Amino acid sequence: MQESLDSTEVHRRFQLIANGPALFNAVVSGIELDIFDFLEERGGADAAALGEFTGLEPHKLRVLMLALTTTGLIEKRGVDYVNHPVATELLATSGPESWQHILLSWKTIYYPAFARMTSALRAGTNEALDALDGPGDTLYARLGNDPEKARIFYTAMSAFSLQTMPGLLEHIDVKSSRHLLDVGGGDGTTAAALLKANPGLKATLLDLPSSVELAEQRVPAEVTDRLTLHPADLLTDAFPDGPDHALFSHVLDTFTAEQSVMLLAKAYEVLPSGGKISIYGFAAADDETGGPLSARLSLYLNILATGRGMAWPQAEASAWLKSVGCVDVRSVELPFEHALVTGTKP
Ligand SMILES: C[S@@+](CC[C@H](N)C(=O)[O-])C[C@H]1O[C@@H](n2cnc3c(N)ncnc32)[C@H](O)[C@@H]1O
Repeated sequence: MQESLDSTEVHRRFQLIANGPALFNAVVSGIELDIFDFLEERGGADAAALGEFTGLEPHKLRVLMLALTTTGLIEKRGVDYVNHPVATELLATSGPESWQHILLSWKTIYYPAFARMTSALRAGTNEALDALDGPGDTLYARLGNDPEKARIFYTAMSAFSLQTMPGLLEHIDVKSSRHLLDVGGGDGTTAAALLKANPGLKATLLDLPSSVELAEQRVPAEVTDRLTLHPADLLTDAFPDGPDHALFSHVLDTFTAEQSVMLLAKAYEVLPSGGKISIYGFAAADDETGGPLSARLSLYLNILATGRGMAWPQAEASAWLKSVGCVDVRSVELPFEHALVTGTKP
């Protein structure tokens, strides 16, 4: 049973949540104005230097810095502002794994939709998708019509995959695998990392044509000879024969439980005896009382992305693998509320 938190802690959380949208957007402004990068390069700066750098008038900068210091991500030491070590780690880099990309995508794509949460929950559909033009009833399909939003979305997805990648690389059992099928492999970030870390492995990435196109542009040259791109609809098209390990990385969370079992059964069907299925992604606590990453993702999926799915608890994913015939089902909890659940075809 979930333990009751003391009132002081719930009050503290309440204030953080109630003021969260303002503070979140202040952090995004800090990113867009390159404040974290500037402070990192300089080792700190006063208001005059920041004003000159950002071009903001002094009073506007003053209120932005009030918000940023409130978050704790920037500290005030005398007259100088400096990055907290956590800001240095998460935000003061624009490299491919940076949280900068993730927060920009949450601002552009996620949070405008979240303002429509009650209506979408009542309607029982991902009606917040109306904000994006074009055909298709999922966010992924609509992004095919909006290259700029697609770039923001997939850059963030890749950043999150890179953040969480060490857990996957360390725990996925590909030592005895020859050929990985990366189902819903996105822009190829995960497949590329797995191929780099496992020189004997080859992979097939299956995804919708628009994602496969991105993968074509983004996958590093050093692995392209071991990676086959397979544009397909995973719901309606057959899975290719040949792979001995199917990976569902951040994919089953976008589908219903019934669809997930159907997809696992499809993978099971094409695997040889001894082949493996790995399910990797966000996992809510088995008692469904947390945590924040899983709660945010589950809401986003239902009101915007696909209108279904959630950060499935590990126990549920394990039961699915057993239900399609897998044995030796194992589950490991990883950082960022992630889990890796693996089963073997007997
Ligand atoms: C959340 S992303 C995961 C990407 C990648 N596997 C990762 O771990 O970062 C979900 C992926 O599933 C793909 N997808 C969703 N519906 C699909 C469908 N019907 N057929 C093929 N791919 C699909 C999306 O295009 C997207 O790349």
